[in-house]
Amino acid sequence: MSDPRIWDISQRLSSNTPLWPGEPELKVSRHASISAECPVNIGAISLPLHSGTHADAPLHYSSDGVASADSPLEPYLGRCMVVDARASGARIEMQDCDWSEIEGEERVLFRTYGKFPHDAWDENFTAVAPDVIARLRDAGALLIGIDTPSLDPQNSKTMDAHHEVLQGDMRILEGLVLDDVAPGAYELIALPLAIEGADASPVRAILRELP
Ligand SMILES: Nc1ccccc1C(=O)C[C@H](N)C(=O)O
Ligand SMILES: [Zn+2]
Ligand SMILES: [Zn+2]
Repeated sequence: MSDPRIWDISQRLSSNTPLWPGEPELKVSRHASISAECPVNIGAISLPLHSGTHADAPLHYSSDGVASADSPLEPYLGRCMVVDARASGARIEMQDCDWSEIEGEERVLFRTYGKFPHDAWDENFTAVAPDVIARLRDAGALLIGIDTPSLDPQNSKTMDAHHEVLQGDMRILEGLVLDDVAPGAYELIALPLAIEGADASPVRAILRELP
């Protein structure tokens, strides 16, 4: 029997990765290089915690929330439903969703891009209406994921969608790359790093074919 197929749904991280406006630079550097005196190459990274494909920790939108290192991992691992939301406008609204498909799913990933913008920041990315989050939460969702940089619009001061997530103690993945993924059910694996005090963490997110 062949191994189940996997899809890498993560952005690549480099100095070219588009970042939220005002965030500090993402740098990958070489600290030491192989030479007569040094037997190895050693690198270092400096990156905003919301770079690329990442998991928000509750600490991001609540001062009482847990940091990445202290979050349970169950939400980030298990069956998920990938949804085609490319027809949505500025926000994914209640009527954009096929509720028979997603209600009761523990993890829901929304695709909004036809082609993910790897080369430029998109300030008009699609957000998610708070009542959509609330309905998924009330039906038992553990995690909401999206291929845009945030569940709330870039100019939001109130972070309403994030606060609906907080009310259900759900978790969030942002910046997913779903270009090559057909809608349907998969296994999600996207674990945040155990960074103490961190309000988010980059993840290597993958989907795996269900048995
Ligand atoms: N830098 C900001 C400034 C103001 C409001 C939001 C942000 C965010 O970074 C949002 C974030 N990336 C998110 O997890 O939705
Ligand atoms: Zn974020
Ligand atoms: Zn967020």
